[in-house]
Amino acid sequence: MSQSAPAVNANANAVNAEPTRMSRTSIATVCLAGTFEEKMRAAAEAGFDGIEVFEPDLVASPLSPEQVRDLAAELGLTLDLYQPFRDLEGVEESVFQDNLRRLEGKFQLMQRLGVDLILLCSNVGTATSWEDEVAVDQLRRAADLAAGYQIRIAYEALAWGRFVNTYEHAWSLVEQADRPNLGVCLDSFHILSRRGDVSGFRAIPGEKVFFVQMADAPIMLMDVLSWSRHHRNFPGEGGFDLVTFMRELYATGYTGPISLEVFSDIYRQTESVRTAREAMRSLQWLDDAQAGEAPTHPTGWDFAEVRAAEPADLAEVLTQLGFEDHGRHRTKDVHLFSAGHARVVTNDRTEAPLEHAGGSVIASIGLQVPDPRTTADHARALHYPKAWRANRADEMVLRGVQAPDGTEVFLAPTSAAAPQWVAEYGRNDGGRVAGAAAPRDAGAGTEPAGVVAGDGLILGIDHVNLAQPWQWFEEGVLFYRSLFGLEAQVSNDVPSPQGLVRSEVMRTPDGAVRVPLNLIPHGLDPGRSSTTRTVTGQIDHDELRLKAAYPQHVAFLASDAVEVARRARARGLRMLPVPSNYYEDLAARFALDEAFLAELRENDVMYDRDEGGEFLHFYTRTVGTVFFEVVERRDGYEGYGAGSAPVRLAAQYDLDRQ
Ligand SMILES: O=C(O)c1ccc(O)c(O)c1
Ligand SMILES: [Mg+2]
Repeated sequence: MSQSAPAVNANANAVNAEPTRMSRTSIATVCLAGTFEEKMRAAAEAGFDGIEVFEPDLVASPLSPEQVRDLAAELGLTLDLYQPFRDLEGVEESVFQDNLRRLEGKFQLMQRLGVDLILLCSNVGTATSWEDEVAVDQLRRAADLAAGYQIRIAYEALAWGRFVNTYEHAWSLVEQADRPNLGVCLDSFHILSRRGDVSGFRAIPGEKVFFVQMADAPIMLMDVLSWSRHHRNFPGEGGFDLVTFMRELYATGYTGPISLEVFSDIYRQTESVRTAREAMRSLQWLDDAQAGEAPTHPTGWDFAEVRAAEPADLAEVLTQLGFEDHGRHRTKDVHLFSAGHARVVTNDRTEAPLEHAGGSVIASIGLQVPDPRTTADHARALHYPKAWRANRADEMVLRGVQAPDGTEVFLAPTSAAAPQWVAEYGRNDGGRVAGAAAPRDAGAGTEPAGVVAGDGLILGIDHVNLAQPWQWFEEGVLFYRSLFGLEAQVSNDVPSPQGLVRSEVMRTPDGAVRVPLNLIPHGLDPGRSSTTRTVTGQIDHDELRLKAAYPQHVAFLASDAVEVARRARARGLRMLPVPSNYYEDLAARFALDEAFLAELRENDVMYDRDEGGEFLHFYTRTVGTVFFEVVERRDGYEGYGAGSAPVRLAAQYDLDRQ
């Protein structure tokens, strides 16, 4: 395909034009854990077309350049780029002479490897009193040296480059140097971390873009070098607008590989095959998203399923909250409780790892989607593992998929009425219904479940909060984004007695589905020595459940949280106690009516207010590691109660130790 007239290339997304698609995929070896050879094998196994050879990986490898070349050929990988070469330009002539010598050595090495493209980072250290003309001249001479080796140079502006730190500046030097084997490398991190304007890509002819490196990152306020070296992540896992980046890139006419370059403290220590698969998935998401193919959003919650070490306790808490007990499933050891549109399935199947952890876990969530088959097919295309349960022929089968943390996500058809599967639960199954709570907890305050049918105050599920083992948090973000189109809200660090908990809410634009992901602090992870054990990249269920056994909760939306609290307390519910200091602080923050404040305090109900509206909510006692929250949103309040989470975590920690 001819690439002439580049500056006015057709916009890839112009009307009637087929969207441009990713032509080739590549990944820098620095993204992956392991030895150089393991990295290459992981990239090949995940289906990448090529790799970027990251110099420190090669230098540390026992493989000779020729062996690397042969291994790549055997694995079907192209070696797309050699990198990085540092601090070449903008220097004194004597220094430059030495730099050329260094560079020529790399060219000879690249010939042995069979790589014809080198990445040159803008000078971060040795450049002295900058004149563009000096740098232009030196870039030109470097290109001329490279030409003798049939090598091309891609010049990349590092965000912390001493003089050149924007792609516009890098392109200006490359344009002036005017050599056919000298072009630019566009790296999304360096550009977007500085809030660069990607519409300027159109000034660059597509064939002068020699290479493209993609990385996402959480939005952070920190020095850009540390941010880049430790916190990059794969497209769709962070907060950059990579979709616009890609569209503007394609508008230049660029047809080369899209490569991933992710420096991440997490991915450097997680299993490389799994990471490479995640990396490939991130490119699939990006390719679809830039082409305008967005996943369909879930329309609401079908159910949440809690697997409990102490199911009788769960049944007690739910009935105290006003849930109706629908009894046991016809064939399975699960019970259904409902209030309004909120449905909670409790699973009595205890598992050794769960009991060992003393925990319960949110084993699955059910999301209503317009077309479960389409979403399930999409999940398969993204290579997310299937989740399934044994079903009898006459039972409704829900398609399911495993989230990275092991939570199973079932796909149900959108329905305003109660789902069909509710009929599979029988109210009268030999006394197990109300009796579920009886053996251990019979006594004052426990009413038979049938008596406390849903009282209309609880409307549905508001959100389900899932604890994420630290190594899979970013994968969780991409999972909910790529499969369900949930968007990440700005993340928030919540102090707890056992560490700082990073919290990021994934939600649909209309708020119908909200999934706050909470990152479990490293120190709390009992399985942290075993993160590289699953060499196949397959998810080990029991181990995951064990890791996921941290406080998680289902929050119900109510029309009147104080009233729900009052009635639940009358039925004997133990709330999570809220300390008096919290209410004193509340009184200082907001001018609240005395009587109202007293009512909140009396019922352990917490409160927040913002420009949007007001928020009233309370937490129940914890059963194993699962608890429930009841929230009331007034006047379109969209948050989750600023200041409540640290108080909750401290209270739960205290209770745990009693
Ligand atoms: O952090 C660095 O030095 C570095 C090196 C090479 C790159 O391509 C890059 O984006 C950053
Ligand atoms: Mg780069």
